[in-house]
Amino acid sequence: MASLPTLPALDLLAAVRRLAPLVCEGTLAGLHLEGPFLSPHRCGAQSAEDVLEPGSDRSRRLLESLVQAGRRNHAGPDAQAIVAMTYAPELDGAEWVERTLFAAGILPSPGHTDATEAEFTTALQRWAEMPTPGFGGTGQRGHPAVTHLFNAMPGFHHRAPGPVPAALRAAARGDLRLELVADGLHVDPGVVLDVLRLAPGAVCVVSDASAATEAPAGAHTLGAVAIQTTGNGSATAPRVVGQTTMASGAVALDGALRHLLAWGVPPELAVPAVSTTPALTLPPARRASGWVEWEWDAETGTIAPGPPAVVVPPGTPGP
Ligand SMILES: CC(=O)N[C@@H]1[C@@H](O)[C@H](O)[C@@H](COP(=O)(O)O)O[C@@H]1O
Repeated sequence: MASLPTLPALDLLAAVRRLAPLVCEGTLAGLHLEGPFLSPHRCGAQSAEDVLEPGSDRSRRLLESLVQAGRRNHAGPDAQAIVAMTYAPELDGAEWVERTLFAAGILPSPGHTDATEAEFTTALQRWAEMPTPGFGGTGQRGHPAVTHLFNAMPGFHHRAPGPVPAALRAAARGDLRLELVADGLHVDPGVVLDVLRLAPGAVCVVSDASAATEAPAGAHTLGAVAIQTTGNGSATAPRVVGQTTMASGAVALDGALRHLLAWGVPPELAVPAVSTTPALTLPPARRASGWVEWEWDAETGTIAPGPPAVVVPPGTPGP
């Protein structure tokens, strides 16, 4: 799945128009837009200049155009190329964003947010009332996921709990999924283990990758933002140039799986967290087309295709 960062409005629209046909032809599983309706206080590595408030006419026109662009060359309720949009649920106009997204069959993903616990919880309650065509036009609601839980949002404080405990409770109830960047740098490994124990079926490990992920030291861009890697590949996370702000994950998904297994996460929790749980963002017809058997060698820390490696057709029940 391709994530687009917060970009100048016309560039974002152009990018969706360019990428939507790739979803249509099956090259990409879907698009995730990380913004532009983000908290100006929690942009992280996203372009603060291009963040928009949802209430304005300009914002309305943009979101309507994005929804339209995601539908280009498509037909049918599963055909929207945009599958999720990160937004800050505490913003004025957030309710309109949620309503527009659900109506288009797009999942709202709370993230890059400065929400209080109450604001976050209220958003989840609002969702329950909102009509959606759902997957396959069934009206069956997909479970939204929080965009990289812990990163680009307030941390848990005992007198100002913020969004984290509300998200954990909703995930434990089965109402929400939680993205985690498991590169060993964005979130402490012990915290990743705790979240996996608390809500095992809800964790979506994501790479949060950019062009700088696992790249040798050098300069890159995240949309309009200049970022860089200073260390060697996965040893350090990319940063915004001139700042300490992390700016995307240090490892791709296979690296994240290696980390999880090395931290002692049992394979039966680790493998769904990098595969089937995140795939629930997608309409069923666009989910993974099979599975491979594999072996984890705990001594050498390697993952190898198990004998025999099996790839099965879409829709075949698992072993
Ligand atoms: C693509 C993207 O936006 N990635 C975010 C970044 O914006 C944020 O700065 C970082 C650390 O957030 P933190 O300092 O709040 O932990 O997490 C992720 O890398």
